[in-house]
Amino acid sequence: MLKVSNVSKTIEGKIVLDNVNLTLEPGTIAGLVGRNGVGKSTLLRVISGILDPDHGSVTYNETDIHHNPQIKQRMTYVPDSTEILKGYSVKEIVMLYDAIYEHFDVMYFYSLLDRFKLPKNKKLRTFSKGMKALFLMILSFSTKAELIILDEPTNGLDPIVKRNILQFIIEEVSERQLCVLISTHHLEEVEKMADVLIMIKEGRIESTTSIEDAKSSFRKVQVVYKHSLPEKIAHLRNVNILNQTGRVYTLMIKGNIEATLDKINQENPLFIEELPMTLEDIFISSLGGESHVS
Ligand SMILES: Nc1ncnc2c1ncn2[C@@H]1O[C@H](COP(=O)(O)OP(=O)(O)OP(=O)(O)O)[C@@H](O)[C@H]1O
Repeated sequence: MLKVSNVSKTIEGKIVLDNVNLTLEPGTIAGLVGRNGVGKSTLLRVISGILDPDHGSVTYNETDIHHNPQIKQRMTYVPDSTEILKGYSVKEIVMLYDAIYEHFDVMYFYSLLDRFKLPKNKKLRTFSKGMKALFLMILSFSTKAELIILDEPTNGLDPIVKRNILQFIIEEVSERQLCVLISTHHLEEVEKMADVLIMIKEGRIESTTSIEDAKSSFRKVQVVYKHSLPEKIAHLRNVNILNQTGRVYTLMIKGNIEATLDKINQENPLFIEELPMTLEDIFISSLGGESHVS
């Protein structure tokens, strides 16, 4: 189990992580989402031991990863860039990983290269962006680590490569009790594959919930009143306006759903309809800032 306890980190005078707490069980795929610059990559770097926290701790199976580097054998971090490896050939990178990771499975690695039709004798700089992303994924899962940390693994990839990567991650997790933490801006991917949604806002964890719970704690409705949205509704703290076109309002209700629907109905709407909801709606409603009216 991964446990992040009270982690804070200040970089160049800016508080980037502010008392972050997080627990992830084995067999879980967790999606870490948040707006640009809120600290996702920094959190992943702290969890993977690249950065030390100023306060707090990160433990894996109750071993502090910053004070026991040996535990890093059981975890692997895939950054959002392959810059550092681009001068090396596939063979050199495999030798490096094999030397670092006790359980690195060379046979498995080459079988995956075959499966995904990646070349075995080239330098990484000759790979396309999609090939590099797949390569890194294969490399990290071949370490046989139990905790896999992926920073934006599908950024800029075409839909087929993306699907291959996601399918591969799901397969690996279903075969072993892995714990996968993925930072991404692709909410539809989180919706498809993750069990847990972690929302981060300005260096703080806004919420950690199962995808199901996240969805059941919100309701999206479209509503039309004779005039504008009644003040009584607009002022409700658990109601966000996702969109407004003329007198048609799309509202997100967070918590206290039935009682809030009653209040909306008591104001005699001309029309009210529940709409299907995506994680993107939850993201905008929870992390979108002060005004959500487009
Ligand atoms: N090495 C660094 N030097 C200076 N500032 C940094 C450094 N690393 C991160 N920061 C700052 O910390 C904040 C969080 O950055 P981080 O990369 O963790 O955000 P992020 O949520 O991953 O963003 P994005 O979604 O855009 O990738 C930003 O304001 C960033 O400028």
